[in-house]
Amino acid sequence: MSIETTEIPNVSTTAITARNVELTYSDGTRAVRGIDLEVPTGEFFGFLGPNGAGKTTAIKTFVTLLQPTAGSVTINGSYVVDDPRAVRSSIGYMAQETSVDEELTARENIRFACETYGVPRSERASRIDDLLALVDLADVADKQAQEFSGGMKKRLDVATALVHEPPLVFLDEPTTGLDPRARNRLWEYFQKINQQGTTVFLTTQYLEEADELCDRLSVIQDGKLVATNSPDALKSQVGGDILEITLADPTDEQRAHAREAARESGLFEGDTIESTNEGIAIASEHARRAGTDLLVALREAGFTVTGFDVHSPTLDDVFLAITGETASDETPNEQQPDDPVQPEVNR
Ligand SMILES: Nc1ncnc2c1ncn2[C@@H]1O[C@H](COP(=O)(O)OP(=O)(O)OP(=O)(O)O)[C@@H](O)[C@H]1O
Repeated sequence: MSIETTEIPNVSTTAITARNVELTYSDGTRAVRGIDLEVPTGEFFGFLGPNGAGKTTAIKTFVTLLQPTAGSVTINGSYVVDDPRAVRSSIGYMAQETSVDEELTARENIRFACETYGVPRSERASRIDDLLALVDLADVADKQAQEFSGGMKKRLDVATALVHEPPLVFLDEPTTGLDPRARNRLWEYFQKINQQGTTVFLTTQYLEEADELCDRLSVIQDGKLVATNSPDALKSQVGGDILEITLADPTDEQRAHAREAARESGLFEGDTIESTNEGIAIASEHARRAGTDLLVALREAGFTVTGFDVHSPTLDDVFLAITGETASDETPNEQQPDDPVQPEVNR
């Protein structure tokens, strides 16, 4: 593989450079199919995509756990294939599964990570205290991790990924399976780390998470980046506002007829009219102006409309516009709140 010197990024300004990266598993699965990406130092960057889109595979190539089958990845100025040690020492990685040792206390888990990452002995005690404070576990520092809720374990996991003060951290779906309260708390820590100067690379299936946290994000689908921009810019690409109509009887047939009636009304020339679970949705520059006229047209066509909403595009709308899939189908199950409000730890 020949690499032109002009491709070598400026270490001080580029945290991640990926050039035409591919990863094909030994069984032939092409999980990553030519990713080009540049993440500047200090950015909060996200990969947003459904199950199986290739997020974990991509992140594993970035953190040197998998070797790209084609293309090149540079992390903090070092090539992942040529210099994996340098890459590893300059990154923190929080995998999807927590790496917390349940037999150990929070403090012992962080101390173990300090030893693994070679944090100088003289710095360990204060580093451990700082990290316990950062993730709000100082009060339970000497409790065994097996007593912790899922959210607390995730926070401990974040702390262990940060012991060597890496300038760049990779977080692979860090909040999947957590209830909204636990998720919100983790967001605060990620924002805090980023504000302190750490570049953050996050993968998520939660559109709201990407919207809240990321300066920029890429939508990944079938191993390819299908869009990269700021959440706001992606939303503005949808074009106009979203008009959602709820029908009293949203059968497939009724929704198809309602789409037809909306089209025939002539109010939305060239706009996208989609079916939703409850009725139809229209992305249009005229959504606000033409909404009431559409209501009249639908009533005249015999439909009973029970709901009407006009809103600015969300990332759900972006996802639908870009991929043709509803992101909500992919949203992970949240039925197991595992970060109880009281008590946080079984004392
Ligand atoms: N070790 C493996 N061998 C073969 N195929 C794999 C392997 N790991 C993942 N895949 C496949 O590669 C594709 C991408 O998977 P990957 O885990 O990277 O996606 P993801 O976006 O992280 O999904 P998830 O949200 O489920 O973690 C999927 O088709 C998956 O089945």
